[in-house]
Amino acid sequence: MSKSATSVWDNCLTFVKDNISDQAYKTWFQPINAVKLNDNALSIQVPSKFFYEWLEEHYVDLLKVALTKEIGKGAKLVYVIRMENAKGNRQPFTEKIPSTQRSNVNSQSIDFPSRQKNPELRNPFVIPGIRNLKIDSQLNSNYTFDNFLEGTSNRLARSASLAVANKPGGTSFNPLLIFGGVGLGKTHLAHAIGLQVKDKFPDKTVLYISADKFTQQHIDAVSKNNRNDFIHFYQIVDVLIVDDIQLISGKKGTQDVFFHIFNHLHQNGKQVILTSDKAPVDMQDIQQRLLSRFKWGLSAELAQPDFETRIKIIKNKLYNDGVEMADEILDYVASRITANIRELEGAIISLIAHSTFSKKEITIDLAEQIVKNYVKNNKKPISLDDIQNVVSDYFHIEIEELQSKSRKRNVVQARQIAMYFAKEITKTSLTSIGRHIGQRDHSTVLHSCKIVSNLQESDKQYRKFIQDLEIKFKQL
Ligand SMILES: Nc1ncnc2c1ncn2[C@@H]1O[C@H](COP(=O)(O)OP(=O)(O)OP(=O)(O)O)[C@@H](O)[C@H]1O
Repeated sequence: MSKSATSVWDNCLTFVKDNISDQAYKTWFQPINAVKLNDNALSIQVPSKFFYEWLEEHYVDLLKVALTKEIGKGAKLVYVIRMENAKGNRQPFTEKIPSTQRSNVNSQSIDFPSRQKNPELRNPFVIPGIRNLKIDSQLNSNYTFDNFLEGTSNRLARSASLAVANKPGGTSFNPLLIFGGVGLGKTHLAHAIGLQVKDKFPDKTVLYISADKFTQQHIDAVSKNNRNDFIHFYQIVDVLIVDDIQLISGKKGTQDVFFHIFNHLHQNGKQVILTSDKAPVDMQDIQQRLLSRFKWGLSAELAQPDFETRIKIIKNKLYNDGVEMADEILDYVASRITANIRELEGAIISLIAHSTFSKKEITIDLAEQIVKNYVKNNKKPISLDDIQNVVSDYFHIEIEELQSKSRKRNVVQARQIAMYFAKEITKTSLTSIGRHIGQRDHSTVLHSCKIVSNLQESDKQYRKFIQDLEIKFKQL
């Protein structure tokens, strides 16, 4: 039976509702109506352009997950905005805008199971009495959702994790595989799911284990001739979290046993959560049958956090430790340590320790010394001011004009190029870029970036501008 726009949207709303506060849901989702479903494009009507911008800024990832779940890969969202006609009595008119579905944020792959799970299957392996075993979940109570700060780099993974925690085994995200570079919060998020499941469903058995420990336990079990007990033990868990699953690469025995356990849990509607430092497609020396199971649910990436998220994380850490630090120092540390949140936290802890032990104030000099231990390339990053200076200098216009509301062709061109480089080089959010370069909103910045990208392709002279400027930025 073909789906209607309303039924698809209703299902999306149920998913969205589970993942945001009631207030946010009432404000931003209740006023929306589904209008049309064409192939894989759902059109929704929103009350204003501001509404559309807000949804794109704050909820695009969540909407994408919800829509992909309903329509499948390649799902598209089109906003229909109802504008009141200023000239009075004629009909309101509408404007259609496609969702940006920013790919840098959404670099996840989604494969859904082709068959239904049957949570009612009985476990034929249960050893009498084993259900009375008390299993320590091995969860770290510090790693909660509350202190896992949200940003564009982790919004999808965080939302999917919340969905899983609220309905373990009951979403399409089974297994949920969280992947990303070192120190980006995979373990934290995995524990947060486990803790929330324990809070909401105290009767469910949750078990966190690192793949390393799992391997070691398996080797011990084989040497003591109780491999079956080992398997049975894992099969009675309701939510199994295996951290750093890539560590079972090349270990055939461990992969075989994990394959059995995984199948059993999955077939019985139990939740499996995996973390890995790479996406399944990049994993090596892991059997195909396992890899295809890893891709079965949702693979969600934790990317490097942007500047604003790094600041949020540091501020939260300082708040929890009851320490205050000047904004200038926070900005300094957050702009230099970009690739690893553990290192970011480490630098802050070192700063606090140094100043406490030496009874000295925390200064930029001290921050510089400490940051040097964390990052090799200590070159000052290019700021929004640097970009505006270089661009206005290149086009021979005053920086004030660049930031003005002027619609002169050469000024508009320079402003758009400055916005483009700001996005490419600084990774600052579109909203901040817009605020700094002429008090524009984020959609203007996005529009400028698209124009610059298009013109580069089609206009030789324009491409030369961009190349010249790229060289200038490299020389800074
Ligand atoms: N979004 C976030 N908000 C707050 N703290 C975070 C966030 N992401 C990561 N952290 C913190 O960063 C530190 C490193 O995180 P974690 O150990 O989960 O990383 P990981 O990805 O599992 O690293 P590894 O690859 O080394 O196993 C932890 O102290 C964690 O609390």
